[in-house]
Amino acid sequence: MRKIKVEDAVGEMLCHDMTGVNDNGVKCVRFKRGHVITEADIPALLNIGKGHIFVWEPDADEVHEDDAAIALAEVICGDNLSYDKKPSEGKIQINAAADGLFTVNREALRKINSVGDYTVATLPNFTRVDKGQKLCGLRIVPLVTKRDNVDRAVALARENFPVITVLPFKPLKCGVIITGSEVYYGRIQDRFEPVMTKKLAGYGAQLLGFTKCPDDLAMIGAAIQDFLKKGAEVILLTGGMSVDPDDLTPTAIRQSGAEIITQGVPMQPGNMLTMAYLEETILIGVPGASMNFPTTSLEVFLPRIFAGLKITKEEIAGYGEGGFCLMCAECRYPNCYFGHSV
Ligand SMILES: Nc1nc2c(c(=O)[nH]1)N[C@H]1C(S)=C(S)[C@@H](COP(=O)(O)OP(=O)(O)OC[C@H]3O[C@@H](n4cnc5c(N)ncnc54)[C@H](O)[C@@H]3O)O[C@H]1N2
Ligand code: MOO
Repeated sequence: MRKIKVEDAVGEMLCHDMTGVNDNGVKCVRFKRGHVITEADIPALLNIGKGHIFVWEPDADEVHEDDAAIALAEVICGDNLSYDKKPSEGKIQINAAADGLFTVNREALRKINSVGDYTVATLPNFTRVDKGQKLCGLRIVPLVTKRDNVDRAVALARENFPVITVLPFKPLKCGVIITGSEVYYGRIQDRFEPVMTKKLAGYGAQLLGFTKCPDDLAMIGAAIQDFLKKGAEVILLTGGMSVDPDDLTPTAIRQSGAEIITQGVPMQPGNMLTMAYLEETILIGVPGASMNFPTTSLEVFLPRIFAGLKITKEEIAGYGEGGFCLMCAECRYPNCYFGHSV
């Protein structure tokens, strides 16, 4: 690239977008790549602080920022992602093409961001996203980068394909067991059924039904078996998650023969969340807080479960950092730190 004074640049073609601030004080592209500079542009360029422009002189060893960004975007994306193939100000923005769970291979992302010149910024791994939502901004810092950087970044993305993706939610078959003698015998009105109906509808779950049980191990166990026979892929159990003698739900889950992944998580609200696998079916002890709060530990794990991913024992301890919800007056989850540390 050759640097020339703007006064000498009439007739030359801009080789990158030029950023300025418009009359409303908003940052924007003032001159697009490919624009041929005219006499009238000179004051405008000087007004945005540009005394010189670069003129593109191809070099076999160098790649323009736009071409370098496109080369990586083409290999970094898995399913259900979209992006405009024309970068703006050297940046490509990658969006969700479907509702689902955003995943990013953190190790691969770290390696790509260590190559040099490449910067790839994404949402946290395992964020629940909506179709059309912004997920990732990919940009080269200088106007040109070395071909070797492009080759290394592209090779890393290929080796770790897909570095980013959106996994759509599966319409899993769900059974809900509502425990508690006070609800079963009608002493109080059940509040969990409407709450769980709404929470599960957001994933397109196929609801097999709700079964109410008193605080009775045999009845809770039979309800679990009944949902298993009906082909449940997810069984959620509410109530009885705590420490009182009548709180039997974790015991019922254990007695079903399921392998306990965790009984309790280092997160608030939702400390009492219990998760266990009986072959491919996940049994979930729903934390009491789920009845009253829009976001608890349950909302952190449900998107992964409906995206078809398995929860592991080993990862649970890592949720402590960022596991303390601030309970904002207006919940912004998942656009906050809660549940994003792993
Ligand atoms: N000493 C301790 N106390 C508590 C702990 C603890 O670790 N040590 N954990 C707290 C946390 S966290 C939770 S969550 C709750 C445990 O809740 P449970 O799941 O055991 O809830 P229950 O005892 O069954 O019920 C609590 C409360 O909610 C009412 N309830 C339950 N189900 C329904 C329903 N379907 N509809 C309407 N209302 C319902 C129930 O009647 C109770 O009033 O424990 C903390 N304490
Ligand atoms: O497990 Mo509890 O309230 O933190 O739901």
